[in-house]
Amino acid sequence: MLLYQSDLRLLAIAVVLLVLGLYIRHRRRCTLPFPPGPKALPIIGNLRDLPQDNDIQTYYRWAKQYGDIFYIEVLGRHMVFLNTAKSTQDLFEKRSSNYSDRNHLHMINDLMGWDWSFGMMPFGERWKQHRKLFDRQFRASNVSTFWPIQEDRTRDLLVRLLHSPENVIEHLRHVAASTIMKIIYGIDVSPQDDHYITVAEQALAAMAKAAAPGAFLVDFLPIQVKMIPEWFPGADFKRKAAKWKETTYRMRDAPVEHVMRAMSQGKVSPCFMSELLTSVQTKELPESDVETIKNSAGLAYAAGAESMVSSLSCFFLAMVLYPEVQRRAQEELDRVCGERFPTFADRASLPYIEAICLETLRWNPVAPLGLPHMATQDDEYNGYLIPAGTTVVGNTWAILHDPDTYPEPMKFSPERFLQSNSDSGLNPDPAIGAFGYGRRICPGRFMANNSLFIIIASVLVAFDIGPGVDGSGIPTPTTAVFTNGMISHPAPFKFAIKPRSSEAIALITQATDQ
Ligand code: HEM
Repeated sequence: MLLYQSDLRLLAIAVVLLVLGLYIRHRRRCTLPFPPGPKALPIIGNLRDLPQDNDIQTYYRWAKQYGDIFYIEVLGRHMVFLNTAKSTQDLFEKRSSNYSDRNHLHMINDLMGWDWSFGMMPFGERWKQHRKLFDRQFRASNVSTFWPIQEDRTRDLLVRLLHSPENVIEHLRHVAASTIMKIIYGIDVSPQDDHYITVAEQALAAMAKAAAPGAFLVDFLPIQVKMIPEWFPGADFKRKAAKWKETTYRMRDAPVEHVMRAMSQGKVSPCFMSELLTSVQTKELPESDVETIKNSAGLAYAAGAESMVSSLSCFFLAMVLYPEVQRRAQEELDRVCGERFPTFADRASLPYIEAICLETLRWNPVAPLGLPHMATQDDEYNGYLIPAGTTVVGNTWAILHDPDTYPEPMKFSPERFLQSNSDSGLNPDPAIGAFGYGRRICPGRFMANNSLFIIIASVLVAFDIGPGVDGSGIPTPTTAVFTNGMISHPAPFKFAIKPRSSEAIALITQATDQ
């Protein structure tokens, strides 16, 4: 097609305008300030201001001081904290294509073999494929298929609590692990020292060591450093990583081998793995998805087990500290369920239990600073520059303890989520925040939420939870103290768990005999 002179002139003008626009944008970006934040020193930036162990109180204080958003810089790395529901929505939701990436961790991803975990994958096609498969099984409309497993595992928890109430945390670990392993692989884990769980816990312990800030300098050095051979002086990190990598892969592969064996013998229980592998056999999914299925399954335990233990332990602590909440919940359960255990069908009739689940997620969010996202491109927000590569943190603890949104935020008060109170527009659903943000929001949230509901309701039907007592029977004072770190737990506390009545004991025994 021929271009006329006037067309050429128009084209030239358009090109000039485009270049000018890009130049102005670039200049403007160069002159934009970073968001406000504590003053940084040359080279080390705010390294010395960083709280030990990720202590959330410092980030809470900075949120109150600087408002919606603050900025810190550590050894040349940019970090932005979003402290309000609005700023998380503006960036993680509305600009999700720019705020769904993750920082690349050389030690964990490249050397320890966690590159198969889509929780840490960069935002892109590979991550989308994994996420799509995971969502297919864990979407809201599919999670009711897990109910029978969740009810069965909950009954097992009650028996354990009846026989050794002093080991509550161990029992919570077991219920979280056994539920996930059954849903994902159809595996019934052994009551103690299960092989799959032991390997998974070893892999996660190694990851936690490597994830501690500054644990391995390789994460701060140029990428070429990871190429040096294991025998090289100072390459201790490579030897450690090589050993840990074996465990990372065992964690992913051992349960898959079990499912494939069971499938070939026609003995498999329906589960995440078997359903997806069957879809590959029937060509509903392509053969190339097998690796993606393995990877997605492998992440479920890593991402879900510890989070469930954390939130359930918070519930037990809350029951020790707030007996009036427990009484009100038991009144509701007695009215609705009488002499039987609750089921998922009762959920709509148990608004107070529902409110306890929400308050548990809010009161001490499992991941107080979420899981950091990363900005892919330079961006401008409220007149501030957020450069490409910035680590962007949803300051979940600060958001869920904002007194304007949640009055008396330190108090465990399920009442704030009852219909009449939430109609006021106050108290938005804390699941937005507690489960993360935007496209990276926790894909296990619907299933996790159901587990919380059925466990909390069943435990309160059967047991009274109260403070521990000393040798003379005097209740031990308990306070709400929580650990720091990526996943926060209540610090050890004393408690007493007793069956509510002889009828409750009979109910537990009968339910498990069926
Ligand atoms: C109370 C329980 C749980 C809480 C509070 C929780 C919370 C979170 C949070 C805060 C994130 C980070 C989201 C973000 O980057 O913005 C996350 C990610 C994730 N969670 Fe959960 N989680 C829970 C249980 C589970 C369970 C049971 C599973 C699996 C069965 C699971 C699977 C995942 C996965 C796969 C990711 C990574 C998502 C991605 O990067 O695309 N979670 N979760």
